[in-house]
Amino acid sequence: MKIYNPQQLSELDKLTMSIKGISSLNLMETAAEKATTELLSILPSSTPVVVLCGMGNNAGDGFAIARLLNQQHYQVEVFWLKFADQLSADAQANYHRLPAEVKVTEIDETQTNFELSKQSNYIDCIFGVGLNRPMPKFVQAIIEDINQKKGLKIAIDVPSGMYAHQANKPNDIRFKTDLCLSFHAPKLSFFCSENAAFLNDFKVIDIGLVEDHNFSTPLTCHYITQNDLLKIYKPRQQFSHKGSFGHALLIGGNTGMHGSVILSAETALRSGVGKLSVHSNAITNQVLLTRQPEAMTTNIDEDLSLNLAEVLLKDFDAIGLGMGLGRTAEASEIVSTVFKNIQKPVLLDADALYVISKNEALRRQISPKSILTPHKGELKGLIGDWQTSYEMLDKVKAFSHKYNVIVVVKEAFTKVVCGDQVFINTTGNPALATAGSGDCLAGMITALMAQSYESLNAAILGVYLHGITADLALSQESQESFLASDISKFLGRAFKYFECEQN
Ligand SMILES: NC(=O)C1=CN([C@@H]2O[C@H](COP(=O)(O)OP(=O)(O)OC[C@H]3O[C@@H](n4cnc5c(N)ncnc54)[C@H](OP(=O)(O)O)[C@@H]3O)[C@@H](O)[C@H]2O)[C@@H](O)CC1
Ligand SMILES: Nc1ncnc2c1ncn2[C@@H]1O[C@H](COP(=O)(O)OP(=O)(O)O)[C@@H](O)[C@H]1O
Ligand SMILES: [K+]
Repeated sequence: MKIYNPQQLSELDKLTMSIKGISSLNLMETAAEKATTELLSILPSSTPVVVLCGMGNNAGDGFAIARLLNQQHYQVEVFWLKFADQLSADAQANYHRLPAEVKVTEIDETQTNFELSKQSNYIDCIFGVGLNRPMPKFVQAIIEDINQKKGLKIAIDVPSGMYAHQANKPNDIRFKTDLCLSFHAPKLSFFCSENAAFLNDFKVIDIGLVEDHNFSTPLTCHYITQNDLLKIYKPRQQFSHKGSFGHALLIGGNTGMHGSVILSAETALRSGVGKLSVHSNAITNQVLLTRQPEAMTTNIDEDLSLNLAEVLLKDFDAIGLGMGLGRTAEASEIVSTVFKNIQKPVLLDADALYVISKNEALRRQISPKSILTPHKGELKGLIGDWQTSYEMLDKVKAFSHKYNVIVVVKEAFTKVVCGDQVFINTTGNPALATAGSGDCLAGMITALMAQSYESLNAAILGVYLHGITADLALSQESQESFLASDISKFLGRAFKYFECEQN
């Protein structure tokens, strides 16, 4: 699914109005009706509702919602924050449609002396996607005040104070939102970690906008949905055999980090790879074969670099490199040997990322379309530091272009970056914040690459399934008790999502 910037959304609004022959006021009414339907299921009718309105079209939504909630017998009051001389035309129309029993309290910078009732729920329609500069001080003060209050806080389209598609300053005041009802698509800022304290959850409200359009600025952001993945997912054919699903090699699990590559191996095997070899040391091999006899081993020595070139002569379909590899000279040699001998895309995780972060010459040797899976700490080694998620994304895009690689930025909303294109993953939960879960992801993506998924598709499908395992697990596990090794246990049910939809 696409994520639009405010300009693209406005183009879609206009296109929808011309194709469907409806006015902007009609579109606003649809938006308000759909939002109100959601609100009715969330807001108890026994608690008064304060609708905070501004001066733009977001306020128009607010006036309409106040009217519709009043019709449903809610006790509604409007706080009208008059930060401009004129209401937008559609907001004005909806202001005049307010019934007399909805009290409107007007507030501007000269008259901020007002009382908020002790027990209310709040609907924020002060600013939507139109916020383009810091909010007036009196608006900030009111939002700060309401942020301290109890009561549900619902934002319409975008929490006020949060720019929809650009970075906020760290101390910017933003409406502290329990739920944002966002029209047509989520906004990019919802997925930025610096906004986490201001947005607990969001729900997309379909207001019937058309989808296809040649935008004046290219569309670059998407969030990954199951529907998108159904187009990517390759069901197994009846006459397929293990050779149809590739032979993957995982390299890692050095002394002290034996478990890392074992976790990768387990999830690789459970992600459908035909054959799996693991290049590690003697202790790792022993434990691996006890846990996962399906895996093959390629090394009997303590040193992983000795026979690696020879091992690589075998034509592996995918290679995953770096999990528990260590940060020694030997690790650099291993990465270098892989780059010299392999022209296919490879997956680079953990210590392989550390090695290339220290060596520009090695970075230049990465095969095109390779996948890098850094968490934010590892990412800093690759692109340097950043102030905001937007700056981080710009730097990752530049890195992706420069080295022709796909970068999977692992975080709560993992971002898969391929050139200018950003794909955001929304599956998963904090249960995954546990040692080894990144190793599991590396194994899964390597297995998908071995099964001939193009690199970008393997990365997107991998992060989605990885998150689903943790979402499914919560019916049986708590976020605290979930272990990385549980990921492979839930992979069967995760893949079933796709199998069921295909049939
Ligand atoms: N179009 C449609 O069909 C539909 C639209 N819908 C709704 O419209 C919303 C977008 O409406 P919007 O563009 O009017 O923006 P909104 O955020 O309400 O107001 C911003 C206003 O404030 C101004 N301004 C900006 N920053 C400022 C600041 N710091 N301090 C002071 N002023 C500031 C800015 O004007 P400016 O001064 O920049 O000229 C502008 O006038 C969207 O989020 C959705 O809720 C839905 O009904 C569905 C159908
Ligand atoms: N709060 C969260 N919500 C969703 N996914 C998360 C969350 N925290 C961590 N994850 C996921 O868990 C994985 C952690 O990877 P990583 O930090 O490399 O772990 P490790 O190095 O221990 O293997 C990433 O895929 C990340 O996206
Ligand atoms: K809002």
